[in-house]
Amino acid sequence: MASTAHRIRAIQALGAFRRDALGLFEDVARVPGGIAVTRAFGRELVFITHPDHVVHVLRDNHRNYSKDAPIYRVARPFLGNGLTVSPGGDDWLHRRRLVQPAFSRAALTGAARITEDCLADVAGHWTATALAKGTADATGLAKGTVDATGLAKGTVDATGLAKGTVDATGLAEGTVDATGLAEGTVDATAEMATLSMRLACRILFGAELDERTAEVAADLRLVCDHVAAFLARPFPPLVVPTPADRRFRAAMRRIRATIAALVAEPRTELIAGLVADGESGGSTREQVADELLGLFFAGHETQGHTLAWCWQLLATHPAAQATLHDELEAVLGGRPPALEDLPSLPYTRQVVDEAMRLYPVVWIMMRRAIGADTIGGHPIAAGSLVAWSPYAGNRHPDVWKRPGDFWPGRFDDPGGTGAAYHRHSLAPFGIGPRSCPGSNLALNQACLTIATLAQRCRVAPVHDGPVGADPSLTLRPAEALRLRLTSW
Ligand code: HEM
Repeated sequence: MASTAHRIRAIQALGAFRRDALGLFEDVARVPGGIAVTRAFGRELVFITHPDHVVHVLRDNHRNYSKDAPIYRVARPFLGNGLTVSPGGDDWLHRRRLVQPAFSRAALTGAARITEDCLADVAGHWTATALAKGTADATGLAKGTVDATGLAKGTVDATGLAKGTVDATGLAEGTVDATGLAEGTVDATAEMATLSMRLACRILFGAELDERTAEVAADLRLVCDHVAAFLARPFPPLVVPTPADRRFRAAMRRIRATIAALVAEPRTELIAGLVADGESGGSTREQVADELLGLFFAGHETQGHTLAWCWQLLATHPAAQATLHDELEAVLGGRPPALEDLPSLPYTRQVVDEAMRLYPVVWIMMRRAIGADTIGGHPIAAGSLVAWSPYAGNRHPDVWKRPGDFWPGRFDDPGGTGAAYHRHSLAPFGIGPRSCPGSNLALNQACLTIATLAQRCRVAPVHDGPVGADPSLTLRPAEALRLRLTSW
């Protein structure tokens, strides 16, 4: 069958990928038919965009498409040789069944309680930060009045911070602390990364990392940066390890040692099931550790960046933030949200969905065709690689009305969602048998986080101007997201 797909020269495609990978996928989305082809490293690389084509690969003909593709192979030493990067087949099915207990209804309820508990700490810190900032004037309160939290001026709130005082760090307004943060501000990227890591540890491993959190966070950052730099290079690594390679390996050794200690003393049903499988010969000790490593990365890196994007979008859209706050006030009336409240908070969920539409953290996916196939009339040879980017699909003007706008209410407007066009237009957790098993866990955590903190604090950007998206291992903000907090 003759191909009508748009052809790109390999040198052009690789250059464009290195310079602006998101732009490359957006350009492909605009070619007629939404399919472009290049030839690289002796095989065809097919770029697709249309939801029908993605559904074909991920669901309708999923047995013909393996995850044995370069982006997952490269990630194996880092993500662990587990479920997330398993090529497919019986190995994948065995692993998928093993992790299922972590996502049962009972497990989700337990995870929500842990989330509520961790959020109480973050809420205390954010409230203290908001109160410390600008003290008298930031809230616009006159002497002797009380604010929305019911605190009179000169009184002390639950965090022990008096209104009109500076916080425990002793920082006066207008100064910055050792982390470079101005009084009254937070680094939302770092805050959400730490929260997500703590949640992943407690939920998956039944452990609090506490004193090791900072070290593990630094190691994870180093590892993510190293792998991202590696992915951006179109050639194999040098045989002689560079200092950066050595730092990466040392960080991986420390992370693996932490995981090994957790496996030695199983505290969750998930770990107990994996260890039992190992003892019955289903997997090696190394595979058990790899599985946990993969789940830990898959769970916390995605979650942290999704939440950071939510805050960035809310901070730059005060009207959406006010609508959100109105919903939270009406439903919760000042008390912290619980899992049972989430069905009554539709706008909160829409904020999260809209953030995932504009900034899908899993921004690229790839499969290898096992046998020959046809996609959208284009012949696919066995061994071809098929790649697509939800980032480009989620901003396609044929699918979404006002695609570049942050408009959570679009999900109440059938024309705005693209739902009439395709029910899989928005699929931040993937589609079909290999879709994300952690989707409900992730959504519960995200909605509880936004509801808890947005009810107490109003967020605004410290610096004006757009924040770029860095298509790294996941789609992360290109710079630290500094937010100014004030009490509602
Ligand atoms: C906002 C948060 C999250 C997003 C956006 C997300 C997104 C995704 C996507 C798109 C896939 C499919 C990738 C593909 O088909 O190539 C996936 C797979 C996966 N995710 Fe998530 N995820 C999130 C959170 C989590 C959490 C919390 C966990 C576990 C604790 C998790 C565990 C996994 C695993 C194990 C897979 C591989 C499943 C398989 O291959 O069968 N994810 N995720």
